[in-house]
Amino acid sequence: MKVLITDPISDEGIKILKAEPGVQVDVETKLTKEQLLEKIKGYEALIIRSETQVTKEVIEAADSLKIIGRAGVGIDNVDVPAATAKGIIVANAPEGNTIAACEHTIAMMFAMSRNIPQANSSLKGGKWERSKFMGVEVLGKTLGIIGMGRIGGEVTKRARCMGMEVLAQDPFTTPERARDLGAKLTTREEIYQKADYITVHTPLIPETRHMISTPQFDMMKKGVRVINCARGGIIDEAALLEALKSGKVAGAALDVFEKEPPVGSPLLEQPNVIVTPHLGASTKEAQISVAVIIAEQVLNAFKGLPVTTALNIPIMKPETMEKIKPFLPLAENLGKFTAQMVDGRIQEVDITYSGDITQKDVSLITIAAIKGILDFKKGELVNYVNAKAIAKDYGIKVVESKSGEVGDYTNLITVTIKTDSMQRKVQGTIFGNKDARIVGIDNYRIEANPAGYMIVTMHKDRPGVIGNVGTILGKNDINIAGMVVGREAVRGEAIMILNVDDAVPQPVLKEMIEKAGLYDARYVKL
Ligand SMILES: NC(=O)C1=CN([C@@H]2O[C@H](COP(=O)(O)OP(=O)(O)OC[C@H]3O[C@@H](n4cnc5c(N)ncnc54)[C@H](O)[C@@H]3O)[C@@H](O)[C@H]2O)C=CC1
Ligand SMILES: O=C(O)C(=O)COP(=O)(O)O
Repeated sequence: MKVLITDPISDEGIKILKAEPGVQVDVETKLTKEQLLEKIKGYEALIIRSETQVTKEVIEAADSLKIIGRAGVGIDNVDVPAATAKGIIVANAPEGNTIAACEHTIAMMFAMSRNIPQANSSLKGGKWERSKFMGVEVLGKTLGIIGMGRIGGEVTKRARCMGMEVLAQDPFTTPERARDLGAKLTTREEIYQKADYITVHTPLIPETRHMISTPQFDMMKKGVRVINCARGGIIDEAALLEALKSGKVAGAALDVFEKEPPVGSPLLEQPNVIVTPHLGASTKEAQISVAVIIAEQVLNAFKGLPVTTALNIPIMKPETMEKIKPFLPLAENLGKFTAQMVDGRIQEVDITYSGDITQKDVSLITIAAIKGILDFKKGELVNYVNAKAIAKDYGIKVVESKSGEVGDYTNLITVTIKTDSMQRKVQGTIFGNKDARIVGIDNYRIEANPAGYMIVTMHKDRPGVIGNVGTILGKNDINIAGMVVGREAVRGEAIMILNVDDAVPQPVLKEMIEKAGLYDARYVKL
């Protein structure tokens, strides 16, 4: 495995990668866009921080990439949909730098409140300006937090210890969690109207870009102080500049910028703006932590172990993974099998679970079935990351459901494919936690081993049919390994599954239909 690291990460992470036999690690920081496009070829893993821009172009140029590891949180510098479409896992190190970013936010709040950076340069410049740097206290002030995730939550705890009131807004957090942390969950409007300090801790996504702009500054209290240790662009820099100049905003503490480095930004000229060069995650502890986490995730991806911080594949705990593991190949084979048993353009895929399995998280099993269905489509490299996205691109509707019916099996997965011309249902189960079986096709009960080369015939149950099929296969040197028959009634409609040791050419199937009197004979390869 070849790993390319294009932003500086802690040696602790590099050591973990290098200790793994067969892993080659190359560290190449400060690559230009063109150099990266050339360099990326041949690498299976790319490890980055916030500087490397992993654009669609980079992803397209990558010919071997399996995983992009972000040694940190924000992935706004990665084109995740492009990676997903190409089946590349994107993983981050979400908990590694929470405390570092939180402490930096608190440090910036105090530095701004007491004019520490300005006073420091004044004194070092030979001046003794005590009255110029009169500060404000945070005790009793209201802090508005937008984005109450990991960092927002930690900031809340510390702000409460310092005697601040905390108002928080986050569409995905509960009032209970906010209350437990010591904050009141409210609207952004209330934050703008009441807060003395406002700090943002959301990701940079379309909904949060320029979330705070002129209309929002207009709603704020005169003399408000704002902090951005999340991402440049969440606060509209041009609007902030105006609000600072008008006196509406008394101070701003910025660690991140719309363009980094913010060369020539007029914000840097403002006396009441304090800045750091994107240092939120820059502590020794956080850097070791994110580097170790990402190195482990990258190795997991190569060992076929769950990448627990992946952002574009369902993640689950190792215990859950252990329980659903046997169902992944079954679901994939059911998908492959059913897809080869239908004609026409696939419009809808229904995957229904019954029995014990309904108690488990089946999201990955559904993906396995979709992967199986799409797998046989030539030219597509389908995997767990891109299967759903490819199905969507093909206009295939995927319906996952759980049924309360227990039936005869401890666990049952039913895959139904609807095409523009027909519908087919195939059911499968796992016996004794290890033996996968196909147990139903449409309304026939049958018990077949889903493996290797198979022939599925539809015919009327009468003497001679099976014999004729055997003769034709024998004549064509195709060895039968196993055979099962399901039928509606004696001499009624029947289905037969043959496991064969050799590939079956189309003319043999044609001969079987014509000479053995079958309605249909399909060759299925798993
Ligand atoms: N300055 C630095 O060096 C660092 C910056 N960061 C930035 O901080 C951000 C937050 O990091 P974490 O707390 O670890 O992430 P997180 O995912 O735990 O928290 C983000 C929170 O934002 C909320 N959110 C999403 N959309 C929102 C919206 N429209 N309005 C309000 N809330 C919204 C989410 O529900 C979530 O609770 C990251 O996305 C990253 O960009 C993170 C680490 C270091
Ligand atoms: O983790 C994050 O989101 C950060 O912004 C940290 O960025 P960095 O890894 O220091 O370039």
